Amino acid sequence: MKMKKLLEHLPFYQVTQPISKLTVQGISMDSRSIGPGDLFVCIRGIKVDGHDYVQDAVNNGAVAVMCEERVDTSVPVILVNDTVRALAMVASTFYGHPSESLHVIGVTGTNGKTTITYLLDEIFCRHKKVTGLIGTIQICVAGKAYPVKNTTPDALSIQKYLSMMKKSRVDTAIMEVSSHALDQGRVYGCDFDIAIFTNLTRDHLDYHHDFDDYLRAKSLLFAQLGNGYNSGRDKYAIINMDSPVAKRFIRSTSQPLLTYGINHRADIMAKDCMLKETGTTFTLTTPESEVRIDSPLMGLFNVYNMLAAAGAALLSDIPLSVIQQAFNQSRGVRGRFEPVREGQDYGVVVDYAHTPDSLENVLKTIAELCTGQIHVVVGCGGDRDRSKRPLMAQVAIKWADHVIFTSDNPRTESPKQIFKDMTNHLQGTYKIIESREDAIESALKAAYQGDVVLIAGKGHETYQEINGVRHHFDDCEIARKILRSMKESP
Ligand SMILES: CC(=O)N[C@H]1[C@@H](OP(=O)(O)OP(=O)(O)OC[C@H]2O[C@@H](n3ccc(=O)[nH]c3=O)[C@H](O)[C@@H]2O)O[C@H](CO)[C@@H](O)[C@@H]1O[C@H](C)C(=O)N[C@@H](C)C(=O)N[C@H](CCC(=O)O)C(=O)O
Ligand SMILES: Nc1ncnc2c1ncn2[C@@H]1O[C@H](COP(=O)(O)OP(=O)(O)OP(=O)(O)O)[C@@H](O)[C@H]1O
Ligand SMILES: N[C@H](CCC[C@H](N)C(=O)O)C(=O)O
Ligand SMILES: [Mg+2]
Repeated sequence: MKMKKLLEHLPFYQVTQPISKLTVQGISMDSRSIGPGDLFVCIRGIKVDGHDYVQDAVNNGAVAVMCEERVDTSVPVILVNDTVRALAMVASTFYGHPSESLHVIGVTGTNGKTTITYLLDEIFCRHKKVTGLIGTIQICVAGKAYPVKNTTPDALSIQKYLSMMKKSRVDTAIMEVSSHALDQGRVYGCDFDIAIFTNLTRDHLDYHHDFDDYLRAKSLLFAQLGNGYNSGRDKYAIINMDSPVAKRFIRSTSQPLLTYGINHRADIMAKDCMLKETGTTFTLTTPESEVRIDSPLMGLFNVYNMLAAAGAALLSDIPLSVIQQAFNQSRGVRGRFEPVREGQDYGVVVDYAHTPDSLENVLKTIAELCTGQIHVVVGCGGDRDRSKRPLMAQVAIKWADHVIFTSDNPRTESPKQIFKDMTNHLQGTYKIIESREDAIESALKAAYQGDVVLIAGKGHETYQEINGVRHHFDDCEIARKILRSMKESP
């Protein structure tokens, strides 16, 4: 692509050498993966500053550099005020602004993003739409899956996958949008049609300065709604009115709203919610009509997820009857309240709860149904928010009768330090078993008929990350193996 064309949507930039004849083959923000003929964009990261890698990039074939400050180099330099935003814009231009021609739904909030995106996928597929999905578990383009490193990839990868979706005749792209992604401008080049806010509770305060900064990052999705090149299309913000910070999100957007909730008046509401051992029932009401939902998804938190998904589907002209069928026959999401059944006479649930709020929601749901005692196996991730550790431990003690603290991706931290953070000033009885497999075995062996064992924190993950190395580890697989061997030699 001609460099001039690549830069056409940038409001302001300066160049150090003429670029009218310059053509670029690709764009990269990493000097280590630059290809011959690429534009290198310098990003100031958390660990290092991309401006320090200009020479490496040029040595590896970069034909131009985009940066925020003048750098001494032989190739043309494009100076911009903010390389993060500029990168998102040139990435969108390079891939032909794919988000303009797709119906794009973005979901943000502390908990529920993955679940809502999967519910939306089930609804749209049932309505014979071709979907694309970007999120924690995987990226999916018209049914073909790709592995992921982050919940929301970097700006270049996002635009690349959106363009693959466009080529694969995807109608609707459904994307989880993390607070890191919003803060780092990864989705700045996406023209969202619908933005959903789930909830905001404590997480990621290692990265964001405080709760307000975390909120500010999340609200950027709503602030950017309607600012795309294709802003002629209707845009909507879908807001959970039961969240204590709903008003802050409403104030952050200029676009029309659709609200949902259970306790506060909203456009889409759930009434008469009832939890059963096999799922949840409720009446879903819209301004026009109502339907009874009888879904296999467990818990009130999943009712919120269904309301949010219903709102986005209705705004996308999907009939309520299709939404009802999708909810009633939902397959659920891997590692989200996933039962493990090997013929044992007690319940075993694997769930991705890794925040105080999600852990409490899941344990509360179990407490409503469990006729025996509750066992929980849980840990806290290393190199992540330390402030959530004592809170998660308190939640475990509050709701469970038997608590085992164990490892959950210690990463570069010492598991002992993580346990110390979790249990400092903690009142109550608990065990610490560092090996997650041993912890799961101990909990399963201690359970009796009618009890429930919750294995929390890793959900769909298939690894345990220790000192930068990912060892294969799958909670469901391990629980099954132990349950089978207990059956063989009771
Ligand atoms: C904390 C965080 O978000 N870090 C992200 C960030 O890394 P960073 O700022 O440390 O980057 P850096 O290493 O300082 O490098 C700065 C720049 O210099 C470049 N560089 C660096 C070295 C070199 O030799 N040459 C070079 O050009 C880098 O490519 C980069 O452009 O920018 C990188 C490039 O986009 C991301 O890969 C990286 O995500 C890391 C892997 C990560 O773990 N992120 C997690 C915390 C995350 O984003 N999580 C969210 C939320 C999860 C959820 O709760 O749902 C997610 O969306 O996944
Ligand atoms: N609406 C909700 N409110 C509170 N907790 C929820 C909600 N939905 C799901 N959860 C809990 O949070 C966990 C994570 O759910 P999910 O994966 O859908 O969220 P997420 O926002 O995608 O999380 P992540 O940021 O880690 O990707 C679930 O396993 C469940 O315990
Ligand atoms: N997206 C989240 C996932 C946390 C999952 C938990 N198993 C952990 O490793 O802390 C994060 O990277 O903070
Ligand atoms: Mg997710």
